[in-house]
Order: sequence, then C-alpha cells, then structure tokens
Amino acid sequence: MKLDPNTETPAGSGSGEPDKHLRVLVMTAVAAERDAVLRGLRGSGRFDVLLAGVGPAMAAARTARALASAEYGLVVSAGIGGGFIGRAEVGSLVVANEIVAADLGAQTPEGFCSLDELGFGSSRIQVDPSLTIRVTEALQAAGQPVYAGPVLTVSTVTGTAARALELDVRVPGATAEGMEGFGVAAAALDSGVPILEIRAISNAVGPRDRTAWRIQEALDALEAASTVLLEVL
Ligand SMILES: O=C(O)c1cccc(C(=O)CC[C@H]2O[C@@H](n3cnc4c(=O)[nH]cnc43)[C@H](O)[C@@H]2O)c1
Repeated sequence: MKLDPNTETPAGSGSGEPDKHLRVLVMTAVAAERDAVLRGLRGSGRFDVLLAGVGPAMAAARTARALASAEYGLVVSAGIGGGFIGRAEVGSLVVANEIVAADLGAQTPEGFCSLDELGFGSSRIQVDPSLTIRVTEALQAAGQPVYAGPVLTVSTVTGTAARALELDVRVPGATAEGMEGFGVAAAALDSGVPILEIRAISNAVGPRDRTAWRIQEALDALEAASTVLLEVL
C-alpha cells in the first residue's frame, strides 16, 4: 500500500470511508474494553476485536501479529483513557487526529527532546483527517459528547498536575491520554493500514485519585461508540 510521503500515513481516497469489503481490526488493552466493544458491535462479522495488553510494546507486538495473519482495511485502537481538563470530561469520547508517543525521547538540561528533534524518527502518527472528522461527526450525531484532538500514548499514567501541564505544553491541544495507541498505530503504519484511535474518558489527566475513576461510565460510552462505528466504518 502507498504511504502519503508528507504524513507517512496510508494514502486514502480522502473521504475517510474505509473499504467496506475489508475487515476492521479493533485492539483493546483489556477484556472489559473488548467486551464493551463487542456488545456495541452487535455480532458484526466484519470486525475482529483482539486484546492488545497494557502498554505500547505489547500492543505493537499483538497488533503486528494480527496484521500478519489477515488482511485489514483499518485498525482501531480503542479503550478507556484520561481526559485533559477543559478538553474532554469524564464520560465523553475522544477521537484522535494524531497519536503521539508523548514520553518517547530524551530528557536534557534544556527540557524534553522528542524523537523527531533527536533525528531518530517520529513520535507522531497522523490519522487521516477525513476519517477523524467522519467518525467524530457520526458520534456527535448520535448524541455523544465527543472531541477530536491529539491522543497521547504514555508508558506511565500521569499522576500529578505538574506532569499534566508538562504534557500539555509538549503537545499543544492534547486531549486524551492512554497507554496503547502509539504501539497499535506503529504496527498499522508499518503494514500500510490506516489507523484510528478512540478513547472513552474514565478519569481526568492530573493528580492521582482512584476514587474519581468512572470506569463503568467510560465502558458504557465505549459500547455506544462501537455501535456508531458499525454504521460509519
Ligand atoms: O493507578 C492509577 O493511578 C491509574 C490511573 C489511571 C489509569 C490507570 C491504569 O492502570 C489503567 C491503564 C489502562 O487504562 C487506560 N487508561 C485509563 N486512564 C488512563 C490515564 O489517565 N492515562 C493513561 N492511560 C489510561 C490505559 O490505556 C491502560 O490500558 C492507573
């Protein structure tokens, strides 16, 4: 498959409409997310929903294995995630317009240096803008609170206000945070398959407060979003 030389994403038709003859691979970190997605997909045979494991490394390995075993027209990284305050509240959905490995780089006395700045590749993978818009609009039309923006992948869940601010400065407009998206996206990019990431917000990105997690609320939002994906993908 051809890659767009500017974005390094698979070159598409520009409509954001995946080839409906091809299967869709959905990768979730854990079983509770997988089951929510499966409930939303209502038995559709066009989607395979597989476990990625937690964190970008396992997610990349498992996605690469799945992509080597069958032909897919789209890969979706889906799960619960943290929402940046003021951009995505608990219970809402975030559709990635880019997937950013936010802690991949080097710490220097002058501050964080990304992989791009170090000249070792890129820590950002773009999502086809028309796909992001198409999915965001469909979710909105279904009455779900939804935002489009950068979704960060981190290996360490943010647990302080200072770290949240640091990430917000590093990635302007950062909207959500998860732990698998960049791994799933790297495998998809490597196989020339388009990528999408959707996070249902279970907690705010900031000071650690386990009592404030709303995991069931986020899983319900993920299930409802998956029903919309059935129609739009
Ligand atoms: O122990 C904590 O303070 C803590 C806070 C939030 C999430 C966790 C997890 O271990 C969940 C990891 C799992 O869920 C996704 N997730 C959910 N919320 C976030 C978040 O705020 N930042 C990053 N990842 C999050 C993640 O994709 C994993 O699959 C622990």
